[in-house]
Amino acid sequence: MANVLIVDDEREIGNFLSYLISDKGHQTITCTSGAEFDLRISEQEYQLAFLDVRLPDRNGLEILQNLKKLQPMCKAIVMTGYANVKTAVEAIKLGANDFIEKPFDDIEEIETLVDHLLQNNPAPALNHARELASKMECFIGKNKSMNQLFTLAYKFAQKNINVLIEGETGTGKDVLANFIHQASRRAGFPYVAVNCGAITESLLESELFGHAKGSFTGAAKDRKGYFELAGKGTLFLDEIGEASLTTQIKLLRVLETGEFIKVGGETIQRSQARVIAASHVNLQEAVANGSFREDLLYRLDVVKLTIPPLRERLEDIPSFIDFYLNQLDLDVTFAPETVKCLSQYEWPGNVRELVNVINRAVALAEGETEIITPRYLPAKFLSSPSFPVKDNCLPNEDSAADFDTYLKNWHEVILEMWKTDSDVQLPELLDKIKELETITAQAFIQKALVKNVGNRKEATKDLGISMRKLRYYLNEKKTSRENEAVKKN
Ligand SMILES: Nc1ncnc2c1ncn2[C@@H]1O[C@H](COP(=O)(O)OP(=O)(O)OP(=O)(O)O)[C@@H](O)[C@H]1O
Repeated sequence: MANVLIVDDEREIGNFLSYLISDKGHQTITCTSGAEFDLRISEQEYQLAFLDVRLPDRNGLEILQNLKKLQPMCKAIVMTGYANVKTAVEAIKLGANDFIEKPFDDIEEIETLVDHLLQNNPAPALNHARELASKMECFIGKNKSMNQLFTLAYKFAQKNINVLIEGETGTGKDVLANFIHQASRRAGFPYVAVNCGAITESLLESELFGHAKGSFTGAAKDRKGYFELAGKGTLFLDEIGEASLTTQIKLLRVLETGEFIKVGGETIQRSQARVIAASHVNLQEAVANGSFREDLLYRLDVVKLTIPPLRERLEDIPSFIDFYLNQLDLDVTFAPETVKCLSQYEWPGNVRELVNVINRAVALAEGETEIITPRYLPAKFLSSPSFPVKDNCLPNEDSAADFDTYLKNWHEVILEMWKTDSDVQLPELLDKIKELETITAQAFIQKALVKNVGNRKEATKDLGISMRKLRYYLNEKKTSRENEAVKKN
């Protein structure tokens, strides 16, 4: 049996939820104001709280923050009205597990939500989002912000509202827009994506709304625009900030009235498409500098989803690599050192850049090795502070686990070669042995450096090697002649 707190100034809502939840065998306490919440929260521990976002004496988000401070383990569901759906985004960011809209139209949904949360499961929306994402080959990962983002995206997908996606270039705005489309009731209709920045200003209008025959030189026949092609589906307007002010006025009209006219046309057409817009520039700032219409932003930004840059979710890089290699269906592994290098980079080009680096490494290693070491990465990684190991970048406790995984993978690859009935290329095998030598040496050097707090001289003494050899293994020697000299040393 759980203790459930219900905070809502509408008594009927409190009574209804109380009835629904008591029926499941839980104990409920209802209160109708912020002051009453203060009293009740100090009386006992709660496992779940329903919070209205609008109370006469206090903002529900303030209550949520207080709840999370006083009883961090307590799950929270916020209740919003259609008009304040934006607050739901805020609430999730502040730690609410989910939100439900009033008036309640799906009681079963509330019951499932309560059961899930009280069993300490993630909100069902996240589970559903994960299922859909895996079908679509879309990666969510473990990062908390990404999980919240996809939970929200999944929930808002079901509603008929416009969504604005912000995020740096290559963060996956198109991927997210497509996910929202697939999660919506419009999934059976077209998903049309248009990059407003890639089309010249004069063409954009006719691309969006279509044109009538003879409306301009070259318009030999009537042509449908993207709004018409999207039909009852989704129109994704990428880089909306690039649309000219004239096009913005026309977009505003469609969003306000659902109506548009083809370039050079006479009849008014109706759009039934849902619009998802995206921008890599901050549109609020664009409004401030006069390049974007405030009224259009207001229409688009019913719900804003911001995708965090990849540098803020580096912990997901190892699983993204696995996810992506799995998609490519190739029998290659990224060595732990390589994954480490990739996990310590800033990624200005975000996921797109990561995908390019993986593709490049896989292409370069093809026919040479199945274990991709850092030497298959672009030069910028080799000179990054993470590789080779520098005194100021001492290995962390993951190193032992990384080395362990590498050894296991290596062992598996060699055994595979041994067991196969087909011919094995000895040079390839010897290359793998050389690679093992280097990586093992690096691992022991790293360990010695940790022990000696980065003092290389002491590390070489412990390992019984010369400084030149240490630098050789850390790839700090540049010419092959120097390398040869070190090998002999
Ligand atoms: N969540 C994800 N799952 C799988 N692949 C992803 C994900 N996010 C991004 N990618 C990959 O990264 C690349 C860039 O994604 P996308 O085109 O959606 O980014 P974008 O933010 O729309 O970029 P731009 O700002 O340049 O339009 C694509 O190859 C895409 O497949």
